Amino acid sequence: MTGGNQEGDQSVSLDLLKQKMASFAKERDWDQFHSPRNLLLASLGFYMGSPFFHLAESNIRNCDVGEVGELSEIFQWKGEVPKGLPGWKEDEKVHLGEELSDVLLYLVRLSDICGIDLGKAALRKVELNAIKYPASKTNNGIAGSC
Ligand SMILES: Nc1ccn([C@H]2C[C@H](O)[C@@H](COP(=O)(O)OP(=O)(O)OP(=O)(O)O)O2)c(=O)n1
Repeated sequence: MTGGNQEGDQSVSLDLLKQKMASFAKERDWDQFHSPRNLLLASLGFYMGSPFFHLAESNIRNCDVGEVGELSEIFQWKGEVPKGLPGWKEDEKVHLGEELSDVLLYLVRLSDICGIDLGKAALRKVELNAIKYPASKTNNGIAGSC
């Protein structure tokens, strides 16, 4: 595959997602709703009567659960889930991909609206994590412990 970062390519950049979300909002005149607070509530939830309305399935409804809540619902009551999700139906995996994407897309949009370069910030954080938790000093099998 050639060209890089178009639909169907193997890798998708945060920048492409940022541009797509910006176009999506602009085409619908939804920039007015994409404030930092609204985007945070849309991703995390904690609806408390915010004036954040959006169109969905031809209805106007409140933003309530939040995408992280919707993501959590998929795992709710399942107990520990083995890596690779053995036994999950294909449509369950597709649904999981959709909810993960909603969380990512709102974070990308929130970062953009706040003027944060999410890719650079995340890369810097990975480096900070490595300094905070040196591999040489980490106890085997105990996550987050040095
Ligand atoms: N004001 C809005 C509304 C939606 N979206 C985009 C970002 C998310 O990727 C997706 C969220 O849409 P819904 O709120 O309809 O959530 P779901 O797709 O999860 O639908 P449902 O909650 O019915 O399962 O659409 C957006 O950018 N701005």
